[in-house]
Amino acid sequence: MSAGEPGNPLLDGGAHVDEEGLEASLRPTRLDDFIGQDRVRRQLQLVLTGARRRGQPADHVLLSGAPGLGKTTLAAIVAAEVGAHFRATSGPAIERPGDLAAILTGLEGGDVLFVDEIHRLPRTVEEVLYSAMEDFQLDIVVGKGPGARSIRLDLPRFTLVGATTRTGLISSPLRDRFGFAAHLEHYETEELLAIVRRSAGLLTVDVDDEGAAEIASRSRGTPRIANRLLRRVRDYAEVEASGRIDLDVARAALEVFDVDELGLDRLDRRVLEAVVDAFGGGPVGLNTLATSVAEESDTLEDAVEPFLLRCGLLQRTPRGRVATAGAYAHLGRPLPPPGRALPHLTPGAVPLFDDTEGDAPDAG
Ligand SMILES: Nc1ncnc2c1ncn2[C@@H]1O[C@H](COP(=O)(O)OP(=O)(O)OP(=O)(O)O)[C@@H](O)[C@H]1O
Repeated sequence: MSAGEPGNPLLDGGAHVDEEGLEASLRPTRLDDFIGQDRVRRQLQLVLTGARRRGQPADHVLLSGAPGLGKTTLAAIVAAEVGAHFRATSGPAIERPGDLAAILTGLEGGDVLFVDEIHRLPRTVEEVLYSAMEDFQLDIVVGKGPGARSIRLDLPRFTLVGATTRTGLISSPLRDRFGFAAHLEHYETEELLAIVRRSAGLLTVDVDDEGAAEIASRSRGTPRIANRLLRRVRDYAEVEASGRIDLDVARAALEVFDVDELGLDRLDRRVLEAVVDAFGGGPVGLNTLATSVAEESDTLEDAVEPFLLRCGLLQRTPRGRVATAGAYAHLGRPLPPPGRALPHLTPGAVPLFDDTEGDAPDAG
């Protein structure tokens, strides 16, 4: 089976279309073009330069961080920087040890194998991966029942780059086998501004400084969102204006696409309104909240809540979710009467915990 055929867990890096293809075309290909994440970039530079000088494949790399922060991009950069082939797959695509064996035995010396969502590898596959990462050997069982026997295969030396949004879900034996682990943080607005400018240049979009800054400031600290908003604002600019993006065009476009000044979308606001208006500011349990906005609680927990927590509009307490004073201000609602304690976090407040991990008990 070759890469790209149906059922092959090795994803074809060239098979993207439309929006996905556009996104791929915006990926920086070298470490020097990668904007922000200075600490991680410097560390990775050392790891890769060291390996290159020794003429050896780089150590295995684990990248963690929220979706859209550049894990896939960095993985491809690892391959480019050491002049190796880049092969990509994902945890859920490798269902059985045999799938992993097919991928690993197809690698050439020095290849970079990227496993996205590595925390979702089945345990049986993960156990086979240990010796592959450590000794570049594959122990697999062939046959069944009394005739089953174990065979050992030598593998070429490769570099595994694993990506995860949930470091806490990675078992320690797996985590320990990565020689370098880095956590990607959300980006500062200045960095997103540089990303918007760079992408506008690549897409030949005419955007002035204020227009670019408006897009950057509503991008939730996330390059993928910055690039997506840029494309939507470009659509608006081409259809409703002269094609040039300035502050007015950016604001008008983002209003059409339901992205407010903080970067909240429709669903974010519905959730916040539910906590404030329907539940008197909370506390309200996740499941109750999900039911009231007719969404899955997983969607709320993974796609909505982290950002509301990060900008200090919502708090998680042992008794459920609570709207902050900042939430009332953002929605333009009067604060509840004195005597009702509210968490006084304002937008932009430093998060009190890692919003990608764990959860407070649900009072719903
Ligand atoms: N530091 C950066 N500089 C410039 N562009 C970036 C940077 N980081 C990410 N991007 C852009 O953001 C988009 C998303 O990046 P990428 O796919 O690497 O994120 P990811 O962390 O792998 O996301 P996911 O976990 O959801 O797959 C890409 O189009 C890429 O061009």
